Amino acid sequence: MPRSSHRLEIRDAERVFGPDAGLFGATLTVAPGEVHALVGLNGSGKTTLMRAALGMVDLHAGGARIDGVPVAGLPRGAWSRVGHMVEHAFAYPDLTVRRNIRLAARLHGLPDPQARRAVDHVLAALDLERYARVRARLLSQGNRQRVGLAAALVHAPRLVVLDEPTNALDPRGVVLVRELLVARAAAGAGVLVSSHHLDEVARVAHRISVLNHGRVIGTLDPGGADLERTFFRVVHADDESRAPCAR
Ligand SMILES: Nc1ncnc2c1ncn2[C@@H]1O[C@H](COP(=O)(O)OP(=O)(O)OP(=O)(O)O)[C@@H](O)[C@H]1O
Repeated sequence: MPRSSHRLEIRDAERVFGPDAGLFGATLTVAPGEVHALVGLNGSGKTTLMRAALGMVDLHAGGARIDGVPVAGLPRGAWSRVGHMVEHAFAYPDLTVRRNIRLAARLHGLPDPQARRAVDHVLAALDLERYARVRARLLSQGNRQRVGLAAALVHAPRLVVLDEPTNALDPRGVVLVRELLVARAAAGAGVLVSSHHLDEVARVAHRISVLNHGRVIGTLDPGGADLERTFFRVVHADDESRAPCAR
């Protein structure tokens, strides 16, 4: 199987849901080996941008490409090297945790012996072993999220897209996810991850982009001091620049 880099490029993505809702020319790239975090206020367009990256939104203009290929025309083999969890954690409620993750591995093209090993590995990495035989519908919200993450990561994808992957997790889960994302990037994968927790993304991200009103308006330095203050300054400056008459 050829090893592609799975570089993600989203250019001038536009999807208008309402006067101030949607994407209004968002541009972003995720390079191989990079953890790129996306931060922004509620409704700023993070989920929509991630859905656009995965070809799950019909854009009115602009587009997403993986290794230069528009996502709408990306061949199945290339999709099998993408892992994502956007909005909903993948899990069939009546299947056990192990069967759910194994199914995800098979759907991503892993042959059976390799899939078994990969499932064992990701169950351990997300501290899910004790739930392996439990049906997904009986899990707590945080453990369901872990299953969704396991399904997104089991096949060691070259491109990872995760929308708020830690919002339901306990502190131990947050650390485990951080370790997994750092390891994926160290193995050469590109990682796009959204979060509302600036301190948390600063620990893993090589780049942090700020989305506001459907546009990427700037970046934050992950090593910078007082990220929260800088975030609000960048957002406020953008808000001010769009409403000069309102002042
Ligand atoms: N299918 C849709 N139809 C109509 N409006 C939509 C649709 N999807 C998203 N929107 C609107 O687009 C805007 C951006 O939504 P999106 O979910 O991308 O934001 P977000 O940054 O992920 O928010 P949050 O931090 O709250 O998860 C919101 O105003 C939302 O209501």
